Amino acid sequence: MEQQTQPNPATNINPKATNNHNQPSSWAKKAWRLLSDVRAQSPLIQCITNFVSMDLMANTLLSAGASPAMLHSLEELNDFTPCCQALCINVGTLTPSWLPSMKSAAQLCSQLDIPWVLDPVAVSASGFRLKACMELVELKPAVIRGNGSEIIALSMAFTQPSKVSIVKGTDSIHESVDAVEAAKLLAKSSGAIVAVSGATDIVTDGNQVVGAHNGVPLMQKITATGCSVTALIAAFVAVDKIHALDAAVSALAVFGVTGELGMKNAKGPASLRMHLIDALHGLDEAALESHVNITSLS
Ligand SMILES: Nc1ncnc2c1ncn2[C@@H]1O[C@H](COP(=O)(O)OP(=O)(O)O)[C@@H](O)[C@H]1O
Ligand SMILES: Cc1ncsc1CCOP(=O)(O)O
Ligand SMILES: [Mg+2]
Repeated sequence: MEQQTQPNPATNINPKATNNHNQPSSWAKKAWRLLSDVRAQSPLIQCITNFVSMDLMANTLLSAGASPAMLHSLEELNDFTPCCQALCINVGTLTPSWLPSMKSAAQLCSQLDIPWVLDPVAVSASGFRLKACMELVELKPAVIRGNGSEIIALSMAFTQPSKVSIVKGTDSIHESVDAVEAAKLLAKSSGAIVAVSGATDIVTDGNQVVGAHNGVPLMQKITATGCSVTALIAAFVAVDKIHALDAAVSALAVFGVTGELGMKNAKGPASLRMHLIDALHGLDEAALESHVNITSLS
């Protein structure tokens, strides 16, 4: 891929519009405004996602106030995709028969200026998956969200392809903070906002780096929490596509806060899954404001 690409209109950040967000209270207000906009507008989010995540992802979107639709048939895209406010593509259970749908939907969105978000699950598990993700990145996602290992591998695939290490599985073997430089490189080369989830969620446009420090470690023990927060990012970008970095940071912080609130009533991963959804549904401004922990890392 070329190293210098045209700016992606969905991620063209106006620094003046984001500088004041270095104030923690300002970030909390931004996150609350975006969540309120999702609740008010109920954006239609098309999800072409893996079988494991479909349930939790749809319930996450619903409890945030968005409207999920798990449609992936190639035959339906021309009719359906243009009606969506955002698209989420997740390669978790990728097969050759699904890839044309993913590419066509991404292409449609890019042509119609509908923001779309990529989750490169287990990107380096196979050559097929890595090539597919690289081709999807060329179709201009507004945001790419992965765990540390996924972002390091995908970034490396464009910069030092011979050094892409194979990580077998969907869980990260890296800390998110170890992926900051890889995320910046990927953001610069792709034009996308890049988000790395983990103990600290990191979001960058290639220059500015923001950290969201919410969440609880037990969220890693619920399958598809990563997939679901990527879909939540899509919902937040749907209501503010001009500020995709702010939308991604806010969605990650909101999801992390719901993990913290849910943990108060949880006995383990299964009950956390339930309480997290309840907390997202019931989240109010005061709880969000008192829990949000976002800092500038640049
Ligand atoms: N150690 C941790 N502490 C707090 N939150 C975490 C931690 N690890 C992951 N999370 C949260 O769990 C969610 C899923 O992230 P992650 O497990 O990195 O994704 P994936 O499932 O794609 O590997 C994110 O919201 C992230 O912030
Ligand atoms: C276990 C599994 N296998 C293929 S996709 C998938 C779900 C991965 O979800 P997440 O990346 O959110 O943990
Ligand atoms: Mg994942």
